[in-house]
Amino acid sequence: MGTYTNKRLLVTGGAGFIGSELVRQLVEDGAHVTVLDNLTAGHRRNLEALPADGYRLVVADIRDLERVDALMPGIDAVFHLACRGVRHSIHSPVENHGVNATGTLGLLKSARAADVPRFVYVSTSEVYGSAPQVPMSEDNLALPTTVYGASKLAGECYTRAFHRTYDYPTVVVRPFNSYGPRSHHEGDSGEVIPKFMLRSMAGLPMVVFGDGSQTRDFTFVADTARGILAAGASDAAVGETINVGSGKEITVAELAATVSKVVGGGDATIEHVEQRPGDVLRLKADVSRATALLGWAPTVPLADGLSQLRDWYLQGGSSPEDLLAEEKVRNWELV
Ligand SMILES: Cc1cn([C@H]2C[C@H](O)[C@@H](COP(=O)(O)OP(=O)(O)O[C@H]3O[C@H](CO)[C@@H](O)[C@H](O)[C@H]3O)O2)c(=O)[nH]c1=O
Repeated sequence: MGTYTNKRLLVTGGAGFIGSELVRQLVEDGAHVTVLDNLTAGHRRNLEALPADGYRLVVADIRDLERVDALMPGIDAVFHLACRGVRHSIHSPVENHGVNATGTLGLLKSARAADVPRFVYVSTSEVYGSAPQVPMSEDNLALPTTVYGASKLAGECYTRAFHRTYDYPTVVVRPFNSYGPRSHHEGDSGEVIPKFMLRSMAGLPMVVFGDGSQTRDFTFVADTARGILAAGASDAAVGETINVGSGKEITVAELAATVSKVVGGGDATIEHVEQRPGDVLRLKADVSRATALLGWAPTVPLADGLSQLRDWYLQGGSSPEDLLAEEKVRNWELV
């Protein structure tokens, strides 16, 4: 018996990149999963390999509270991952807030009304803004520089307020940049690794925004999902805010060199374009709280995770050129 065997879970954004890995691990554990996803950033294909009796996909928006209310009765925990990302926030800030902040508030209200015994809000390291000092602990000030980071922080605040105000058992998890199979190279989720890898596999230069000195803490998606699930299962996590990251930082320029090596392309070829507006300059997680409270630690080193992603692309049947054409990776207007 696993932690989630026979449990009934609601996963919003479960057809997305991190969400589908979470659903995969839950189904493997023998859980019954309802995925709520409007397929804006998620894809049906992310769930297709799973046994059909392990999950059901409800295609609806988290802001549709009638649909949401109907899904809550009998649920043991909500994992809330549905959101719109950085790029969306740049051109549609009000809608970004509507989904990420107001959407979260509606879910909290609905879950509490149905007495769902646990609510896990999957936030983001973007809420910190750029780190004045690293590693970044959960006690660092959250001063987002992106509209996305601001709307996700608002969602966090509602989640913590539900715990304080109503004694409702919530937990906030802050994943750092995740990568791995099923990551999207176009859309809302973290894109630099898929884009670097696909372009490098296609023999095209990798496009670096700014001078490439900005850093990120890249975490393999299976590690991220394990951390989120551990937070949902731990009583010690209730009311807490918990980082999930690798605890290591790498510059975007170094990442380009590493990807090139993994792909077998020798020295990285790089093209520079302008820095993205509001871009976070530095991220590196302090994960000691996750280790202390959840017994969680990252297990997959970057080079291994990148190799797994490369193999996933190679086994996918499409050539990198097809993927590039299909998803218009060459289109850089909308960063
Ligand atoms: C796509 C792309 C990005 N970059 C740069 C921009 C950033 O400085 C850095 C990482 O960019 P992204 O991969 O888009 O990820 P980032 O902005 O950190 O945000 C991601 O990571 C966050 C977690 O910290 C998630 O919450 C967001 O949903 C996700 O989009 O790489 C490049 O230099 N070249 C590129 O082609």
